[in-house]
Amino acid sequence: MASLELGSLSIRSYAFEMVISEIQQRLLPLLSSVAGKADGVLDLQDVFRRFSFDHICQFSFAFDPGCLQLSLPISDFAVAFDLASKLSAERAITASPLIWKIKRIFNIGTEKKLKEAIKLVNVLAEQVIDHRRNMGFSTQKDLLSRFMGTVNDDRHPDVESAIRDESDRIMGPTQELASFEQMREMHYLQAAMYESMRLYPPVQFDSKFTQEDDVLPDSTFVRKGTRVTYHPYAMGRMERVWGPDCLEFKPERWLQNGVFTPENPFKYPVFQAGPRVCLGKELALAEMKSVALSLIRRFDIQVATPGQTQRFAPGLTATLRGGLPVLIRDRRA
Ligand code: HEM
Repeated sequence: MASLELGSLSIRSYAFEMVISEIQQRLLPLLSSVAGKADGVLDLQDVFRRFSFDHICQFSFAFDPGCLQLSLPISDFAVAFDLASKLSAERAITASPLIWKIKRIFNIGTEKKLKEAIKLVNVLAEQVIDHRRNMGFSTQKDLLSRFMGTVNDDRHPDVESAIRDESDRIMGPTQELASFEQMREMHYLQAAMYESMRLYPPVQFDSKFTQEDDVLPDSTFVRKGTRVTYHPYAMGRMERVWGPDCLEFKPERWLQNGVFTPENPFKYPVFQAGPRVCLGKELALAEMKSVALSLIRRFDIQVATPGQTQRFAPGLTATLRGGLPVLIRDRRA
């Protein structure tokens, strides 16, 4: 059902139009409002988090939490949702599942906080559903959306200009936002997006439990019930998989004669591989490209703390510890 829904052109266009509207109505005005100001440092990670939260709610529930309005309001729903995701993910990194299970039984520590956060998410979700029922909306499938933007930093000025050159060639210099069709022609942008997720996969690792005894391709025996984890973050940085330049950010590795050429998904399992591959992949890519392109064409964005090593924070999806503070200049000013 989800496959049919997410594969349908009308659903994709509907989601894409929503993204375009959020970019035009909220994202660009917000960045313009701080551009060029001496104290105009903005946490881009927080901006993207708000953007994707607004989008998920609008797309899934036809409810607009308005997190990206100019005043950057704090949504209880978003805070509780983020906390619940973070604490759920932390269960996976405790030394033994017994620890969190005992905490849950006695309702203490992180398990107490998790229970409270989930309760708040449920209360708010029920309010949204009631509101929609009263307004007589038709039901839609709940969809999960994740979004991670790529910003070119000082180390890759050539990547930023290559994206601008390519988009100028396809859209001309003045058109503000690219259409779905125009973006399909942007092979370099697609390559940069894939390269960014090779080094910074939104889902860093993912586990499965074997239903039967099995043998891995390298002859390792795996007993029924074993937890098996694949790790896109580690795989993206392995010389054996990507060659001696594996740690370099090189969109060109995805291009053959200027045409984007995908890799085997088992080598690049960012969206997983096989029968349970991510169903929202195409939609997610179109949305991320659209946001990244709209910002790169309109603004010069510089990381506010250059030289500082960026570190991942654990969670269901990857985030940067301390956010991503940036300085913004409007290229049209
Ligand atoms: C960059 C963004 C995204 C990444 C990296 C990503 C990655 C993944 C991964 C790794 C899985 C496998 C999870 C597992 O089985 O344990 C998955 C599953 C899934 N994703 Fe995504 N995803 C993204 C965006 C989206 C979006 C935007 C949607 C929906 C609009 C979506 C819908 C789904 C669905 C429905 C599944 C379950 C597929 C199944 O089990 O058959 N994803 N995704």
